[in-house]
Amino acid sequence: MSHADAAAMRPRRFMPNGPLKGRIRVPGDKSISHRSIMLGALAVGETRVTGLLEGEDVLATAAAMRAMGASVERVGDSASGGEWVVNGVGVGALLQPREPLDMGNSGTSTRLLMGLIASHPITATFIGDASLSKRPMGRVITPLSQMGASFEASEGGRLPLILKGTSPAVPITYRLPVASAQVKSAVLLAGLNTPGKTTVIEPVPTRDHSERMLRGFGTQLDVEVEPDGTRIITVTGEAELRPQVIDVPGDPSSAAFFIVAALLVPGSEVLIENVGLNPTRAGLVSVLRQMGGDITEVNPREVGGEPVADLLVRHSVLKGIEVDPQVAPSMIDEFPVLFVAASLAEGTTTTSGLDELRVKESDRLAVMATALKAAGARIEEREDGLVIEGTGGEALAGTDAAIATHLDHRIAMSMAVAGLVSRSGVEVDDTRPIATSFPVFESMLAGLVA
Ligand SMILES: O=C(O)C1=C[C@@H](OP(=O)(O)O)[C@@H](O)[C@H](O)C1
Ligand SMILES: C=C(OP(=O)(O)O)C(=O)O
Repeated sequence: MSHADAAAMRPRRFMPNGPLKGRIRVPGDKSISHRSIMLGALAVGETRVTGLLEGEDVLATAAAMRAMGASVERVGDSASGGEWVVNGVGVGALLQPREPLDMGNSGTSTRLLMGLIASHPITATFIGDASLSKRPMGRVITPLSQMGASFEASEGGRLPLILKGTSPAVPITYRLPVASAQVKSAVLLAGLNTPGKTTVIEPVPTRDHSERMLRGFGTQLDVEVEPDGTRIITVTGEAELRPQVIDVPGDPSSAAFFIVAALLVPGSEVLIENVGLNPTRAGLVSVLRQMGGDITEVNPREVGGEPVADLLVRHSVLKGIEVDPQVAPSMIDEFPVLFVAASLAEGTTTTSGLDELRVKESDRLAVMATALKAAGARIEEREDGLVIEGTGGEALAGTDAAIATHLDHRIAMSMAVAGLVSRSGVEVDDTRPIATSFPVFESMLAGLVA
């Protein structure tokens, strides 16, 4: 970070503040919001979206789709909830963007849009912030190159990079070498404008929002599940998408911070409304229940083709467990806050199989180990996970010096939760990145402790 950036950082100390009480509705799911705009932009006609996450990452996707010819506008006032209208150009008709596409902090925008553009005859330059510019893009460059796109990337397959798409692209069958919904989605989206069948083989299931939404938009998408659970997902191009009306459910990854905070702070009872509980995303809730967390699903229903419920969360004494690495993909963004929960549990929590956490907005294993140790937790960092010796419910000491969040929203929010269960509070060096996924996090927290 440059000196000028450092001057603009927004530090804050999160203090213990008594029980959390009340009801909240977290903003829309980030993954589903990105996809609503992208697919809306490929459907000729008007797609209407309510509940869209108005976070910086999703706004980066919206700006990119505008730069490629779609109209993406917010209509209505905030009082009526705010609705977004996307007027799409049609599959195959994306325009050449005139400026570099600024992806900000968003890996999802970058990798999914690389897929979309790869099978269009256009050239785009991708740029991003310091965090995104460190993240590996080789994982999408490899399959998209096989489909005929070409790339000029910075060292190590990173941003900034130039992507030259091709049409017609070549359909491929691609076996995912890492469990990644972003890589899966990039290939499937490239398949939309590719003649024939593009197939992704997914040995470990990851979030399936792309598959659900592609079907919702009228694409032919077939999923075969092998006896060992491997999923074979095939999209048939050249697809024609029909515009949709979409209601985006609340983001379970945002709800996660309040679920853990309510479990940890004695006397808390919080109802979190409208939380998406797609099984490919609900790992945290099941792990916290295994640890003894009192989480009740109220009024289960379906919203926007996704399972949803209200979650009633009450303070609980948590017990350390060995977390099954198989659940990792279904809670991949929730590990930072799970580490906070484990730091207050009785006994030891062991996590493994989490190599992917090292290539998120920050190295989330190293950064959380350092941050929680600074706050007084007992942590051992291993190659692929953390081992955490919990306090058995006793508050953490808290920090003097500010925790370095490395432009990572999930680190900032997780350490804010740690501050609520500390004696002297936890100082976070920069709260600005919270706006990438959860702009109202701090006001929502204030409302629950008021
Ligand atoms: O497809 C998506 O919307 C996402 C997939 C995950 O990334 P990976 O595919 O890199 O695991 C997740 O961490 C990210 O926040 C959103
Ligand atoms: C990893 C994340 O997002 P992205 O990959 O889109 O930057 C996240 O939101 O935790």
